[in-house]
Amino acid sequence: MSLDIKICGLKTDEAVAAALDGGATHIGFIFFAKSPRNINPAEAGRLRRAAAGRAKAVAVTVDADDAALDAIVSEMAPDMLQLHGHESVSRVRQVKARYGLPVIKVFSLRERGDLAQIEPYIGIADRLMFDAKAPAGSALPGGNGVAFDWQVLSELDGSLDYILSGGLNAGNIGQALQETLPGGIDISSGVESAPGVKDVGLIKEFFRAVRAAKSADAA
Ligand SMILES: O=C(O)c1ccccc1N[C@@H]1O[C@H](COP(=O)(O)O)[C@@H](O)[C@H]1O
Repeated sequence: MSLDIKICGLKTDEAVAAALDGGATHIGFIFFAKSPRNINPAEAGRLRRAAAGRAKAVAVTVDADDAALDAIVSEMAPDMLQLHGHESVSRVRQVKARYGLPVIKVFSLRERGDLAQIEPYIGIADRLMFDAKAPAGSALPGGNGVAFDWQVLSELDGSLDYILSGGLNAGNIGQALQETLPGGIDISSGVESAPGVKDVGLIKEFFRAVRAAKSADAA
């Protein structure tokens, strides 16, 4: 089974190149002022153009209004929008209709009961992403480098496609792929040397760990 790999929070040519060379199918850019990974739409547009045809460019936003999304879509021209806030089902519909772009809707999970929020979005959002709930006091809804208990996902219908996110790194991706069956994985802090600073060596190490996990699975 194919596995999409999204490297998120990119800000430099070197990090984009490392993600593409490693085999990223998606590259993510963060539009959230409080994030150490925040980038402006014009710079994200420059970086995404360098990746054109090699990976899908994803704009990550948090409860963004139309004006903010208009600027991102016109200046960056993303292939997809990732909605990482509390966007309602009707807001997801509006965003899809306004921009004609596929939407990834993110859900924060800690326990089985948190899965109840997902159902109304199935068939509306193009992809579903599962991240950990932010730790108390964090200014960020994502990008906290925190994993959730993947066993929570054992309650899901096995045919549901999702992207696994939250605290992934080279050290735990093998275990994550043993415990879950995602259609994609998403990583940010786990390939950083400091908040917002991507590390080319850690990006390479992550792809090596993914390849090792996949070949162990195929054996
Ligand atoms: O990364 C951020 O700063 C961020 C800010 C606001 C919304 C989402 C953000 N990141 C997303 O969270 C996942 C998981 O991050 P991590 O691997 O646990 O650090 C990241 O890939 C982004 O999609």
